[in-house]
Amino acid sequence: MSRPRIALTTGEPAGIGPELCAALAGRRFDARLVLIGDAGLIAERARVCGIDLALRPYDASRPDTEGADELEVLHVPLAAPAVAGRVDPANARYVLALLDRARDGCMRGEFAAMVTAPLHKGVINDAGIAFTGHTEYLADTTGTPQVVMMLAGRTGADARTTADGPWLRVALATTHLPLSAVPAAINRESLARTLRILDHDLRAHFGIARPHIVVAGLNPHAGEGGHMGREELDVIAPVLDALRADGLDLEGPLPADTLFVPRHLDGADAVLAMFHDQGLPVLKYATFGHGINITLGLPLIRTSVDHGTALDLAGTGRADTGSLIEAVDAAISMARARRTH
Ligand SMILES: NC(=O)c1ccc[n+]([C@@H]2O[C@H](COP(=O)([O-])OP(=O)(O)OC[C@H]3O[C@@H](n4cnc5c(N)ncnc54)[C@H](O)[C@@H]3O)[C@@H](O)[C@H]2O)c1
Ligand SMILES: N[C@H](C(=O)O)[C@H](O)COP(=O)(O)O
Repeated sequence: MSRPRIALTTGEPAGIGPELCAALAGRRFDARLVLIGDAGLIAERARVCGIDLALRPYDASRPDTEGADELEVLHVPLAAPAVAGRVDPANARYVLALLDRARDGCMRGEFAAMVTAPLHKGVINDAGIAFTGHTEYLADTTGTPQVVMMLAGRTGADARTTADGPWLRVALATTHLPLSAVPAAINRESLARTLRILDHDLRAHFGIARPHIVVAGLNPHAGEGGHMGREELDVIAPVLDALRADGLDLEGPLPADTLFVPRHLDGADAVLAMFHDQGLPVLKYATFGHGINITLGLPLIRTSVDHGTALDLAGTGRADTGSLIEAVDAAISMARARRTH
């Protein structure tokens, strides 16, 4: 039986990505995992973190039915030596090259999905390359006019240990932009496209027959009837009305401060927040360490971790692998679901 071949970009070389990827060695996944990154760097981080690692060079021609659980490495050389905890703009193009290789492999069917370890947005900009995130980069470089960032995790006291508990999924109407630019970025067209992508991908990737989506307002108290902002009246509510008429199951716009409570979440398949720090603090409070990030609307499957480069932990072996393991598991199950369909 053929196993999905999953590309895993090892991310910012000064961050925790290389060691987290190395730490997957010895775990069983029903997939072929191909780490994309500098083989020497991954081996060195494994050594300093005390991880027992055997890396096999990636052979694209090897059938996916062969082999056991060894991690494979597709070597991409660093541009400059990497020091744990110290980012270097000289390696910015290296980080992007990892993404390019994984994306191209997904687009031509070599990989069934890509999983990304964290990168550092700031150092890529310091290198003179305008960059806001994987989400926007993959949208731009695949020619996808709009994608949706969604983070998700299981909730409940034992969610982490039992992989049980209800999912909380939080999608965003806007992603990485200054807060001052958010209102102008939310218009009827972009909001309607976001909700259609979210509805479609919840059906396609997660098998939810008719997703119930709870939509937040933008302003305090959802605008207080227009007295604290008009985006709810002028943009959000009309879009929801139009999409309800098309059969989407939408609730809102609701005041964001009281949306994340059982009364609304119990029947919800996803929440759409209007901006990054309206939705993600709640999601990360509930699931940090085992949450995942999924880019919806792309012509390929991409999942990621719920955390950043954690430069303070790089090279210590103390970074938690929970989110990366969940991201790999999610990519595998999404790849299998796509194959079935
Ligand atoms: N998927 C991604 O590529 C991604 C996601 C989030 C942030 N980032 C980027 O990472 C960089 C640093 O961001 P930040 O400092 O805001 O967030 P961060 O997630 O790197 O760190 C926040 C805190 O969480 C801790 N932490 C993070 N991951 C951990 C793990 N696996 N185990 C244990 N503790 C962990 C860190 O030590 C730190 O205290 C920024 O450039 C940001 O844009 C990238
Ligand atoms: N917004 C994400 C988070 O807070 O976890 C993170 O910055 C990663 O974004 P990309 O997947 O677009 O790099």
